Amino acid sequence: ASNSSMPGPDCPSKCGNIDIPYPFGIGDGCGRPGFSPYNLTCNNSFSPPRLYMSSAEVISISPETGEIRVVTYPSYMCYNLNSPSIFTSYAGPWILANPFMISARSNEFTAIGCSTVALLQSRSYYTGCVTYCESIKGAATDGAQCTGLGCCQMPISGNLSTIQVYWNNNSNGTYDNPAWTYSPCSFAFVAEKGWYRFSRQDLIFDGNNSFASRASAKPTAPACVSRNSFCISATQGPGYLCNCSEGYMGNPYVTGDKGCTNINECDLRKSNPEKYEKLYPCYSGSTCHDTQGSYKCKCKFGLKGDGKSEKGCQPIFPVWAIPILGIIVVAVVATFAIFEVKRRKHRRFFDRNGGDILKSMGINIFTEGQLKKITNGYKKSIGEGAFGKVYIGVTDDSQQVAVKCSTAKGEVLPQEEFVNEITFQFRISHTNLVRLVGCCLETDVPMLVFEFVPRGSLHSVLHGAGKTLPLSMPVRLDIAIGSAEALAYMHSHGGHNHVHGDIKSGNILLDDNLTPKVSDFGSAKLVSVASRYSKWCVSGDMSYIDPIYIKSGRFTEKSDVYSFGVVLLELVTRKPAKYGDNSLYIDFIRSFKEEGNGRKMYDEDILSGEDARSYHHMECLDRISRLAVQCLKEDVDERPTMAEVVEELKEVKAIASGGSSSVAS
Ligand SMILES: Nc1ncnc2c1ncn2[C@@H]1O[C@H](COP(=O)(O)OP(=O)(O)OP(=O)(O)O)[C@@H](O)[C@H]1O
Repeated sequence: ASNSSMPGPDCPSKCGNIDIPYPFGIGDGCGRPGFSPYNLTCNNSFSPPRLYMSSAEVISISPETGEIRVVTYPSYMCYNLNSPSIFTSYAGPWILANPFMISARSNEFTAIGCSTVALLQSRSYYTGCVTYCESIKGAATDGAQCTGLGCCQMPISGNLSTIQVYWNNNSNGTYDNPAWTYSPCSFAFVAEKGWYRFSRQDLIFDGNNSFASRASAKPTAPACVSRNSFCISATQGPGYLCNCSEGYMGNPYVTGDKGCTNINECDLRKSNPEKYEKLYPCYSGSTCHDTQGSYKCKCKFGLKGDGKSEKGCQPIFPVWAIPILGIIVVAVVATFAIFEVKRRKHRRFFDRNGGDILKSMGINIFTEGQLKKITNGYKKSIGEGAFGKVYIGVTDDSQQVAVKCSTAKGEVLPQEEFVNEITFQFRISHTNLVRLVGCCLETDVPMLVFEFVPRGSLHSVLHGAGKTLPLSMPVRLDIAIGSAEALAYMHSHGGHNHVHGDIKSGNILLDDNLTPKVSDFGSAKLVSVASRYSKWCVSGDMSYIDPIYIKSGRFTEKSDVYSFGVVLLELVTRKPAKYGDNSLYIDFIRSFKEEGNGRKMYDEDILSGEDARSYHHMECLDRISRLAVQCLKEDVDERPTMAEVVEELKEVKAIASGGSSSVAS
């Protein structure tokens, strides 16, 4: 046999109303080649046309079940009342063409009559049934089951390809069967189960009656060529049948679209819920999702399990866990919301503080989290100024830093000025300037990270905790020279914008070698003038402020010179700028004017120390105090520049170190 699995394009697909699925076909080359039973004929002389498989009329062909349904005719035997005789009509023998067999599953044998023994024979197979009724009224009622009262029914064996009906008429030539008077005919046939419905009327038929019954027959050997089809052994006789796999429907004997295709159970459920929701159930309100050859029932949110199984979907969490879960969810959402608000706030500040620009310039930008880690959660505060608190910290590369956190909320420089200031500070480099390591821009006022200077401020060394530390003349001179050099450097870089504005002994830090490092260049500028001014008033740092600034409101390099003059006085006298109700400046100037020098105010330690015996010692002190008085001049033009201050201090240092004096004391 050829393996062709498709009918030709010209083959009719219908005869009247009957579909003709492959492997059946009408006409040459339309049915499965080599199997004559598949070649059907369509008799168009009937209306509607009738389909035939050799002489048997075909009613339907179902590739899904592997069955064709054909018309069969009953056999009958009748007693002729007018001239006593019996006439019989045998339908058959009815022989099905190979490979078809009578379906034992679908068909049954039925006999009708009031004194009837009907026999069914197929080659070496014999069976039969008996029916009897005393009168028509003694027969079963209409629609009743055929249990022998007017009709009998029995299942038939499988594997029958031929059947024939016989009668045992027991007339013995006398024609005296009393039943023939009220029921002259007996009928027998093989037909589809349930097709025949008993009626007493059938018992009084006179022989001209004709039944047309329907029997189903199964083919036994077509090839299962459709995808998603499979073969099963024939339930009767040799051979096999083709079926669509579960979840598919169509013709298993053909390929392509007409073959077995997926059943969309979900669409069917929608189109006819009453029928299909039972057939394809989805329990617990689960939703149907079609899959190839099947469907899935997805459980609703919060439920798990198989919506297809009767057990349905179960809650993922037990009922008691739901409130706990609710609390957890609310907590998570709240945490997330707080985190998100914080993140946005950080971003807003970062943008306002010119974060992207500074980042692109290679400035070290720390996150708030990083600073928290660096300062170990802001554990150790090392001081507090106008800008805010200062914390010690250690960076990832083990560098000690001082982190300045602002308390002055919302008081920031305009973005451009801030970016310029930070960039400038980040780029400048001088041994006597505290180096800016980086900054954090995620806060309202940016946090600044500086190199850590371990000895604290000159103020604390001179007047505070470090007061016990003996300070020789050269050390004091080195501190003065280093600080003055830092100021001169800043004044010569970038013009008047880079005045310090807050020079005081508290802003001169000392490292382990007592090398001075001027701090607060940035923060002095980065904190609003108003807040600094109020801080000065409170802390008494007004003693360093240039009176000209107070009058004009403008800081100049000469304002720094003035403040540095006060620091020089502190170095010479080791007295704070303000002590009790006294001002160092006022007291010293008075003494200076009265005596022509301020010797009476000089630090006793420096006068009595080892180096005091030096010939030039007093001269050096006098020159420093004269320089200080010069710096403190009311007329700014009389004040030296920081470069001149450096020069003078260096000369004094040279004298103190044993060099010759240029000015007689
Ligand atoms: N880089 C640093 N290394 C070590 N300690 C520092 C550093 N910067 C500041 N400090 C300490 O923190 C203290 C506070 O410093 P900050 O500069 O904020 O304020 P201030 O200089 O005392 O006052 P103001 O803000 O009015 O100038 C300083 O006195 C100093 O002891």
